[in-house]
Amino acid sequence: MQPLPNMRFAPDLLTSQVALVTGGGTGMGRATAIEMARCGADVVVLGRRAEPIEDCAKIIRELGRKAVAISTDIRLPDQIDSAMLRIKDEFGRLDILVNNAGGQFVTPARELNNKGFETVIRNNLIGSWQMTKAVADHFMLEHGGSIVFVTACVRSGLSGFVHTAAARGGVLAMMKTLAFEWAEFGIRLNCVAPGTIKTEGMDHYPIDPEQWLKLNRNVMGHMGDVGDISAAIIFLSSSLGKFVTGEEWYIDGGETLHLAHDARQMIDAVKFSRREPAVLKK
Ligand SMILES: CCCCCCC/C=C/C(=O)SCCNC(=O)CCNC(=O)[C@H](O)C(C)(C)COP(=O)(O)OP(=O)(O)OC[C@H]1O[C@@H](n2cnc3c(N)ncnc32)[C@H](O)[C@@H]1OP(=O)(O)O
Ligand SMILES: NC(=O)C1=CN([C@@H]2O[C@H](COP(=O)(O)OP(=O)(O)OC[C@H]3O[C@@H](n4cnc5c(N)ncnc54)[C@H](OP(=O)(O)O)[C@@H]3O)[C@@H](O)[C@H]2O)C=CC1
Repeated sequence: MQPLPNMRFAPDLLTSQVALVTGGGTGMGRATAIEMARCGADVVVLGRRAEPIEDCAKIIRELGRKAVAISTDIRLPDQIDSAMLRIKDEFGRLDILVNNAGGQFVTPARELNNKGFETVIRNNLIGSWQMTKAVADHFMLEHGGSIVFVTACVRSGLSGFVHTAAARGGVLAMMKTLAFEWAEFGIRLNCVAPGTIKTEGMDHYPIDPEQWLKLNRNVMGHMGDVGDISAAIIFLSSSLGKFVTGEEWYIDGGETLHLAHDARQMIDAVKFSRREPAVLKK
């Protein structure tokens, strides 16, 4: 388990709010669920495996908040419906949804078959849609709320991950569309796109994270931690972000800065042209 950040937000920031965090038993989801509880929220922790979500719910109860762990696969509508009924029963409302559950595998596109592509689309796009629609139908179209999707930095694609790039790009377009359509119901929706974050999820990848950092040219030279992401999620889902909707927030240590012009090359170009100001003025 990754170390949790110290208390950083006001302890009453989320008082009387109920939050649901998918994939809340591990990694960024766990950090978000616990930090939200420290801010006064009651929390529903959702994931497939019982043990991690129960552990997280136990920590939250020890903090004095109400917490329920619900074992659910976000790909299965029947399980989602049961989860909604349980939440209605236990809490009567739901104010915040963090669509964090997800995952994929690394593969060159030429090796990927249709089943593998569909598997990742179902887990990361369809699963998030199903959770979002269910939460809206059962709670938020009635009383408003805030939804944050945890996606990935796929603005320029993500080589080795064509399936997840397609899924996360789909989530972004879906989020922006719903932000427009559901504003009248008092629902805000935003995306947080993590760069390379140290979590147990990284153990699934046969790539040395340090090597990955060099390859993707993260300008900070180290991975992010779970608290870097939970801080952004809490900002967006709480009253701190009450004027923010339809936004995508890259939290990536500058990983995507290399998409901009390389300043060193620009400086060299200026040096060469300095003797030719007339050319520059044209
Ligand atoms: C160090 C740098 C890493 C860069 C990271 C980039 C940014 C992202 C980081 C993260 O997201 S970190 C944490 C997130 N957690 C995970 O990613 C979890 C790891 N993945 C999984 O748990 C699973 O792969 C899955 C995506 C959830 C799918 O599991 P599921 O049980 O639903 O499917 P399967 O029955 O296993 O497979 C179905 C189907 O999919 C294809 N497939 C599955 N795994 C692979 C694989 N490793 N390689 C190629 N293809 C795969 C395949 O078609 C499977 O069908 P069958 O062949 O089994 O019939
Ligand atoms: N770490 C990183 O650098 C990056 C991570 N991300 C994304 O951030 C999110 C959190 O990842 P991270 O904390 O790193 O990794 P983790 O693997 O720790 O978290 C993923 C969580 O999602 C749950 N989950 C996965 N599939 C399902 C499903 N079908 N139904 C319900 N729960 C599911 C898992 O629990 P269980 O298996 O018990 O269901 C697990 O708790 C993921 O969407 C990930 O892809 C994006 C970019 C970078």
